[in-house]
Amino acid sequence: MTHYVDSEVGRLGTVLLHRPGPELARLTPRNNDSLLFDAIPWVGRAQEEHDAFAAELRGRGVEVLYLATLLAETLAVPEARAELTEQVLGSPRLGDTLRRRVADHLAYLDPAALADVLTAGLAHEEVRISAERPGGLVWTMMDRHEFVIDPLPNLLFTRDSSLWIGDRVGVTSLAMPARRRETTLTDAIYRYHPRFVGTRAVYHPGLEHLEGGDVLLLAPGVLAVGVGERTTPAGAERLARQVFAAGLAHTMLVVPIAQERATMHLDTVCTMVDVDTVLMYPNVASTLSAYTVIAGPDGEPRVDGPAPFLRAAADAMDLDQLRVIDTGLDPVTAEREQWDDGNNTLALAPRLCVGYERNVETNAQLERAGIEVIPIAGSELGSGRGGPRCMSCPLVREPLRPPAG
Ligand SMILES: NC(=[NH2+])NCCC[C@H](N)C(=O)O
Repeated sequence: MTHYVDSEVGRLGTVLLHRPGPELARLTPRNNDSLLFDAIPWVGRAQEEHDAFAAELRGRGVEVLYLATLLAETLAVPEARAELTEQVLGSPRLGDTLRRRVADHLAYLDPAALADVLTAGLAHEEVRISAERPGGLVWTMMDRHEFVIDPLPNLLFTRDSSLWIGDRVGVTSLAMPARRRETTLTDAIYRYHPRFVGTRAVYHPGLEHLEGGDVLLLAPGVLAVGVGERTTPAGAERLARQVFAAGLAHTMLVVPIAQERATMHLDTVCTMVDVDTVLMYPNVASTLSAYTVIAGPDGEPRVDGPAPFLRAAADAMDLDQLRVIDTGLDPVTAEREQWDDGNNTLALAPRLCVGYERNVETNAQLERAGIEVIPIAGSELGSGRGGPRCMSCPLVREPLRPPAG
């Protein structure tokens, strides 16, 4: 099985999604902020919206992989099961008595049920405690709303916890505490699932912070990496070293973005819809800048700039000019539609993308520019602040440049 991605727009062959499940039902008005959701989604409707998204992809010949299925299959491998179980049991919050109770609880679960607990977490009242099997001090003193194992509602945004560059997978290093455990799951899937035997890695979670939503494959050999609330300058530098050493890229544009929720990743303000065309939030299009990083002769990354992003990108991509489509027409519409992930399109092929239907102006702008938009509903999915690009991790795209060898 060859997984290979060298652009944002080559015809999409295989994608990793996560159908939202019981982990969304853990969200309450008390915990939604720390779990990075802006509202409490209606779980059943979110699932319907997600199923419709997956159906649009399948209808266009895309192979859809589900994270929960891959995880359950991975957990059938004894080493993977042991590793993932030890990871949650290793939490210093548990203490020895509660750790034993949780270990017993997990030991009886079949792979699918264990996958559920690893994604949806374990609530205080779900641990079997009795006179013969006491919870000990930690369980007794715990607030009943606390989780023994935290849920992972942001698993839905598969874009962030892993990414593919060429034939290599990068398991990222997530910045927010609410998301860190996600990469223990993606890491185990790529290391133990039979489908990924022999896959080489280009990044791992022990490295500096880097999230997939910040990484754009502008063209074969050219990456753009947003640095802001999530990815750090050190994360961008590390990725540059890794991709240069592996021969996966020759140029990386490092793009500072505002450190705020509305622009938590580069893909919230800019996505690609054609080989030479980006969809961009007009309120930043003219101000975005970039440092150009290339591999120096000694292997040390060499830094140039900053220069205007659009200029630097066109130069790196060997284009006269990068074509820009604005999201929204007036600044208020643009701001509303940016917030609702209007910029966050997923390209299925050059000039064909998926976008949330609610971003009426943005989608009309795209259509006027000759880009076909497949509209999907996202009223519930969007409450986690992520659109079609955030909710997808491409594993196979038709190469814009055929793989060497
Ligand atoms: N690639 C993206 N823009 N992902 C959006 C992630 C949203 C998620 N609630 C978070 O805050 O992390």
